[in-house]
Amino acid sequence: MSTPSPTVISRSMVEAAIQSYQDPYLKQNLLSAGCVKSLEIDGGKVQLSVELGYPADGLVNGVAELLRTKINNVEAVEDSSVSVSWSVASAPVQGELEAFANVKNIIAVASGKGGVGKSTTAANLALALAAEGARVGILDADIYGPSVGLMLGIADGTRPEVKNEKFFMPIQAHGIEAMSMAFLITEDTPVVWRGPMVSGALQQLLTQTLWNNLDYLVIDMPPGTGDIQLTLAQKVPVTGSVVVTTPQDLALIDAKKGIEMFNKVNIPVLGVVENMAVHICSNCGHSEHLFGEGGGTRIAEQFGVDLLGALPLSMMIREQADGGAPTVVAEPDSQITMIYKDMARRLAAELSLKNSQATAGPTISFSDD
Ligand SMILES: Nc1ncnc2c1ncn2[C@@H]1O[C@H](COP(=O)(O)OP(=O)(O)OP(=O)(O)O)[C@@H](O)[C@H]1O
Repeated sequence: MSTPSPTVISRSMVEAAIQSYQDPYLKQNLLSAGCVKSLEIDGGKVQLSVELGYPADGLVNGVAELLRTKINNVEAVEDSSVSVSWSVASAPVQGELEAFANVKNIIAVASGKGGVGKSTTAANLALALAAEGARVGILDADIYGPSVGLMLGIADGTRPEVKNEKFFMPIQAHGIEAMSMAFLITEDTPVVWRGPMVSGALQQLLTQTLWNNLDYLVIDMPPGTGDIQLTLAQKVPVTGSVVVTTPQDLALIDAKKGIEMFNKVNIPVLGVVENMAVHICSNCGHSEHLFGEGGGTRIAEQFGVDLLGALPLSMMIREQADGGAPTVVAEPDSQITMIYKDMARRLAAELSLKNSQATAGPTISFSDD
């Protein structure tokens, strides 16, 4: 009677198990996305180390558990250990511009027209990135209606500390760093902004702020797609942009102009956010598409960009943002916070793919015994 030969773990079966998990944000498996740092097989044991390119504090444990279960189901595997971490790299910037040393990625949040909820979205996205563990700053470039200070609960009249008579220290709020022209202007010294002054002043504000090694700096752009926005888009080393729109026809036409503007200056549009997409009645829970349905999806399809997400028209979003603690910090476990976090991971994952396309993939160390 012959004894059965000892079963050995097949590497390709382990790889197939890893590949059977599609990362929802990278939209591919972790091997093809270059996220597998090492895969070691030792007797009946498998050790896998994964590094995601986007902040994912809220995900890593779940992903590790899922991969472990998949690997443990492979024939001959007795045990496995899986570690999942994340780190943010710098994505390339447009044209000849040089990236900042102390900011890895600059994300411009823009809208074709005013009042669509651009600042609310920018603030919540910045806080959502921070909630996933990233180091985040926000620059209020909305010179005509600066609202970031108010939305982050920064008291009126707060002034940034000046260092070495040259640099501003950003103001800390809800765990992120903030800077706004509104922190420098007093009611006694109003400024009449003309185009060239605005972009000059904003660039100065951007470069003279001592940002503390940020993974992401979110810029709340002035609304519209005029000269100011174009100059900013040309002169600031932006790694990606987000266009906020409401489903109204007019806002959508303007959003298209926003996408075209970024295309013109070679700034990748990471996606479109559809704000105030649906109204949910606070009495009966009935949902109504007040401004029409699916506009964000159509525009995203037409321009080949992602729809990052759709936010409802919600009293909670308005009251919390206008009250100084946006929903992501005021109601961290709410459905709406989940939408913002999902959008934040989507855009960060998109940026990480741009980064990995620009550089050689990470080295994967494979050892069999
Ligand atoms: N999804 C939403 N539901 C309800 N209210 C919202 C929503 N998004 C934004 N708002 C509210 O709409 C108003 C305008 O929002 P916000 O200031 O973010 O717009 P904006 O596009 O940045 O405007 P602008 O740049 O023209 O000043 C604010 O009072 C804000 O709280």
